[in-house]
Amino acid sequence: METATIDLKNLSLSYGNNGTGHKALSDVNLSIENGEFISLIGPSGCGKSTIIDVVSGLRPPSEGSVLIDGARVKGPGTDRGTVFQDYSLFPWMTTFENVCFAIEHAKKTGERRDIEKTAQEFIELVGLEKFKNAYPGTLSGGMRQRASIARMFSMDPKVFLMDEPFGALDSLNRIYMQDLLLHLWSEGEQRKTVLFVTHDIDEALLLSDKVAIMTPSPGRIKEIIEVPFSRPRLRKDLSIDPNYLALKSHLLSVLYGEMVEEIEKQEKELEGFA
Ligand SMILES: Nc1ncnc2c1ncn2[C@@H]1O[C@H](COP(=O)(O)OP(=O)(O)OP(=O)(O)O)[C@@H](O)[C@H]1O
Repeated sequence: METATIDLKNLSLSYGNNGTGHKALSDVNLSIENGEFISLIGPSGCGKSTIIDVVSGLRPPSEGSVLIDGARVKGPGTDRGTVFQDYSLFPWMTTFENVCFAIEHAKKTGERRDIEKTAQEFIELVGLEKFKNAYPGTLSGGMRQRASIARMFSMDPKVFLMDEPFGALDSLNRIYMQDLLLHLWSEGEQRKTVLFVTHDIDEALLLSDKVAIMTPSPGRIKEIIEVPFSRPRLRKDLSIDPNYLALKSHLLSVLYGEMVEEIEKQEKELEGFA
């Protein structure tokens, strides 16, 4: 069970031809300690998914760098496990095959018997044993995300990168998945470092050690908030804790302020066209 630090250093990224197009990120700096759970929250289009793409090595930054345990990210690697909102599994493989493939790919060596045993264990842990031979297309959204989570944990990467993994789920499934993630994450002797993107303030406060709030596009880190509640956290306790309500209200006002600024900016741009 290894874990690692994540450092985003002066990260900027522009889309388009040779980075001359839309500036999505501007000088993003963020340090995540070993075993720390940080949520990224911010208005739509502020660059949260772009950050996940850069940290996972799928997209190079225009400037700056990402360091995992001090080593510069140059492309995708098995030290980072990812769960996206809806495309983490291979549709042509069953749940079992998806998890086995991920373990095989991550470990490079290992007896087939051990790989299958680990896959079986994690599939059982997320409660999908009855759907082990089902293809992703035949699973519900919640089941697919359970399979994606089994896949990520079974690979045993150093860090977890999660881009709105529960964004498409109904509220009951979302609660179930949050609890499952927290349970699996807290269980091991060494917690993994997590960078988690969400739109949901309650989700960020329930799961995270810190919440990083981003500015509207081009995204920067505007503020980092420590979440002071001890673990394990229970929803029912949090929802009546005055500190929780104060923190939630602070986050809402920062995000609402961002939204108003963004709308005013867009209105001014539209006036320019009139
Ligand atoms: N492939 C692309 N080419 C050009 N522009 C892009 C591309 N992907 C994203 N963008 C733009 O970059 C900005 C940041 O996008 P990104 O998806 O990272 O934001 P986000 O904060 O994750 O948004 P949301 O919360 O809506 O998912 C947006 O303005 C988006 O339109």
